[in-house]
Amino acid sequence: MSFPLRLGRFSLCRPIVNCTRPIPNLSLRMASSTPAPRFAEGEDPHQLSSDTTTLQQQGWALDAEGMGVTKTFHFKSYFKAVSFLNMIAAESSVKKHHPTMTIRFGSVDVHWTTHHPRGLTHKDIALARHCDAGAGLIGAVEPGQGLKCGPETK
Ligand SMILES: C[C@H](O)[C@H](O)[C@H]1CNC2=NC(N)=NC(=O)C2=N1
Repeated sequence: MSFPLRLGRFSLCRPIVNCTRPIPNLSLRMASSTPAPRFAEGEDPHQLSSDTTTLQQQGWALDAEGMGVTKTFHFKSYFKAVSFLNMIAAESSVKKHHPTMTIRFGSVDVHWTTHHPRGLTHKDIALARHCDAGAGLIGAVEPGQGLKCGPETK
């Protein structure tokens, strides 16, 4: 078949992608962009797999290494975002398990992982659930409904 293909008044250009030839390593590349969870030593992998799946259905994502979970919570005021962060900080102090948090004008990014033993643990799962419960109480909103300042996308 030669391009451009003439069809009366219309002409069809050569397709950009040749669909008949498989793209090498496509499955490999897809696999590496979707990390598998890596649970810490001593954890129950069956229980944690199921708990992690449930969290993913609640908007949590595995981090790049599969050793932690992350989620951004959105709020309609900076005060609510700060209150949420403080609520998490208080529980972290009680449970002796601490997240990495980034606060913005109308959102908070939360990342839970366990440093020792290294990997995802039941503590990360429990505290991620605590975040979801607290976000509900403080009045988190859907992404896009939160307060925004400047050109930031989050
Ligand atoms: C002694 C103290 O409880 C430990 O160092 C705690 C502190 N907070 C922690 N937080 C997190 N995220 N992972 C840990 O392994 C951890 N260890």
